[in-house]
Amino acid sequence: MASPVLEARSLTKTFGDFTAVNGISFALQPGEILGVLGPNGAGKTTTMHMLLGLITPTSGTISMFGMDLETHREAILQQVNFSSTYMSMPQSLTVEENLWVVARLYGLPDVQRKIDDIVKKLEMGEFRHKVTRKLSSGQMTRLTLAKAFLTEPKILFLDEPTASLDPDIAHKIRALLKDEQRTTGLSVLYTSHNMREMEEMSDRIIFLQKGNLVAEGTAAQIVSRFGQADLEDVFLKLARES
Ligand SMILES: Nc1ncnc2c1ncn2[C@@H]1O[C@H](COP(=O)(O)OP(=O)(O)OP(=O)(O)O)[C@@H](O)[C@H]1O
Repeated sequence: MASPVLEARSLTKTFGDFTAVNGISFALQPGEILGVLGPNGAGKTTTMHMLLGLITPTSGTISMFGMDLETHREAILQQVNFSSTYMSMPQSLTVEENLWVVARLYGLPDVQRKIDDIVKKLEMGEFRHKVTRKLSSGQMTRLTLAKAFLTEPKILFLDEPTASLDPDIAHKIRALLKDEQRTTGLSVLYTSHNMREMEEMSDRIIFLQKGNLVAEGTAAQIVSRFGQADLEDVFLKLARES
């Protein structure tokens, strides 16, 4: 098997005497979509923020592309990107201006073609000249996804990428992710509370509960291991134990 593009080893994050993430280890393989599942407060976002270098782990190590995040931060972060509903972008710029800012920050070549391409893929034509402040939440989600795709990352981190999208657009985003995975070998780590989406999208799933990694495998393996009918029932069982 090829080397993983990302490896987290014994990752722990404490806030004061509260342990949000408790010694979890996992790997992301090249071209893999890895779903991170868990009830509210399980430690998903904290984990993602450590992987993005936004917060420092209390202990444990993170490596990507064979490099340690602590010592090769810039080289790694150039090759990854993320999208989250909670991220903010300059509000007074238009959608297209915001994408230009990102392109310039990353020093991308051939910017207008790349922007036109992503605007088309994410069906953003109708609001590409709209001021960001005036976007609906679904439009904002698409802008943050466009920002993430624009830099052509090797790893994409997505925190609830389809949460505020209508079913039609959510379906198209899922298709786009699968397409990018197939054609470019993109690796994706993402969180979602939509169990059907998790089952459909993820090659593998890791399940967090109270900061611990309690299950890992394909959706079918996890369902079978917990003796439940589907992933939703596994989720309910573990969430109610929390
Ligand atoms: N800066 C912080 N200071 C103190 N506690 C924090 C901080 N950030 C997160 N936590 C706590 O860590 C735990 C894990 O939070 P986290 O946001 O990672 O959960 P999550 O799995 O992403 O949940 P959700 O599904 O609600 O987004 C929660 O109990 C949260 O209150």
